[in-house]
Formats: sequence, structure tokens, C-alpha cells
Amino acid sequence: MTDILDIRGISKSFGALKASDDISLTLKSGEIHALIGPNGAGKSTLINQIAGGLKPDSGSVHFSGQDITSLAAPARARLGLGRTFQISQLAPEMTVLQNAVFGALGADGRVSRFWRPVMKDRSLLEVARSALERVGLNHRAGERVSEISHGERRQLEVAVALTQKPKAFLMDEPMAGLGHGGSERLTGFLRELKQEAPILLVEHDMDAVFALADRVSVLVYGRIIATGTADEIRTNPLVREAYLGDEEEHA
Ligand SMILES: Nc1ncnc2c1ncn2[C@@H]1O[C@H](COP(=O)(O)OP(=O)(O)OP(=O)(O)O)[C@@H](O)[C@H]1O
Repeated sequence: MTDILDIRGISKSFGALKASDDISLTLKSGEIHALIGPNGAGKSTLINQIAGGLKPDSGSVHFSGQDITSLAAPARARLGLGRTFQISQLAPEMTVLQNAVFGALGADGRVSRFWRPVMKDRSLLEVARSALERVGLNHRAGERVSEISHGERRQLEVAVALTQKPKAFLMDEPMAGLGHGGSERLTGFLRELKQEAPILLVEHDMDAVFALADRVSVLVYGRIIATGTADEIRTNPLVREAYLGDEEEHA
């Protein structure tokens, strides 16, 4: 398997706090690599630096063999680095279809498109509808986002990211707030999706992580303390002490 993403020695401090402390990790084609860790461990900070929203103090990010460390987020997205967010970026007063079309428009990259009625643009509509169909939301295309359920919004976020035809996905807590049924559906979908675009997944739902991830990295106080398969991570004494053991005590 080739490395689609190669993060080398990323460090980032906020004042005296080292939120990322010499982090290296890879994302290989065909895999889901989950990033887990306690609250405040630095997961979102790391994802932001990979997506281009935050500049690392040192270290580099390579994507498909290209050094993208100095590129801004939109340029990274255009190269095929897709992203879903912890906090919804959807426009609540627009319909499901309009949100997906605007996602597709973002990927299109031609500013001239803004001067045409985008909701009549066949190629954009086709991309948007096919993304909605893939996540099982086509039947809700005409609803306003404010009227659909939380789980459907999460599905729509994935659909919007799909319209950008990513080569790799960064996903920040896609299961958050989903009920058991919702997270099972999304789990099944992510398992299919990883075949065409590998996924770096930040997730608190441990059942989902252990069911889905080909590899898991554990982040504690800005450092990766272990990377391995779900079984290796579950039985790793360092991880149990620093993280999982702690969870069980509170269970
Ligand atoms: N812009 C910022 N300025 C100052 N401190 C920050 C900033 N962003 C994050 N931090 C701090 O960096 C640390 C890592 O935060 P981060 O949000 O990356 O953790 P996380 O693992 O994603 O947490 P959670 O699981 O709660 O989302 C925290 O102590 C946080 O308070």
C-alpha cells in the first residue's frame, strides 16, 4: 500500500502548550486510520494542520508524493484532500440539494460559474445528486437543512465532501450525535468509501473505531504514544494506562 498522506515531525505550540509534539503518521491507500485520544489531546489541531487551516511551527505534510506544507486549505482541497468538520459547515436555510451543489461548485474551481444559475447546471446537479445517492439522502434533496435530522446532516456533510471527488478524507468525529442505527449505517458506508479514498478518522466512538479502523494511532498530550491494529492498541499497556484503562474505570 502506498502512502497517500505522509505527516513528518509536525509540532505546534500555543504559548507554553505543545498541542502537537513531533507527530509523524501516514495514511495508506485503502485504509481507515483512526486517531484517538482524550479530550484536549490535540486531535483537531493535528487535523487542522493537515487540512491547511493552521500552520505548523515545524514539520511537513506530503500528499500524493507532493509537499503541500505551504499550501492553503482551498489549494489542498483542490488537490483532492477532502474534509468533514466537527462543527457543521452546512447552510441551514438552503436545501439538501443546494448544499451539495455548492459543494460541487467549490470543487469545480471556475469562478465564471458564479455568474450562471448554478441550480440549472446539469453537470453540477449530476455530481450533487450522485453524492446524495451514495450516502442515501436523495429522497431528502428538496428539504431545508434546518428540517432534516442530526444524523441526516452528518450524512449530508459526507455527501458535500464527496462532491469534491477526494483522493483522501479527513473526518473529524463523523459519528458524533448519531444514534446506534445512524452510526452503524455510516460505519458500513465508510467501509465502502475507504476503497476509493482512504480516511484519517478522528472519532470518540470506540465501538466504531475498533470495528472500522485498519490502524489506530493514540494521541496523548500532543504525542503519538502508539500506532497499530485495533487488537494491538486494545492490548497495549501504555495505551491502557494512558487512555483506555482510564475510560474503563469511569464506565
Ligand atoms: N487556537 C488555540 N489557541 C490556544 N490553545 C488552543 C487552540 N486550539 C487548541 N488549543 C489547545 O490545544 C490543546 C489541543 O486541543 P484540540 O482541540 O486539538 O484537542 P482534541 O484532542 O481535538 O480535543 P477534543 O477531543 O475535545 O475535540 C487543548 O489544550 C486546547 O485547549
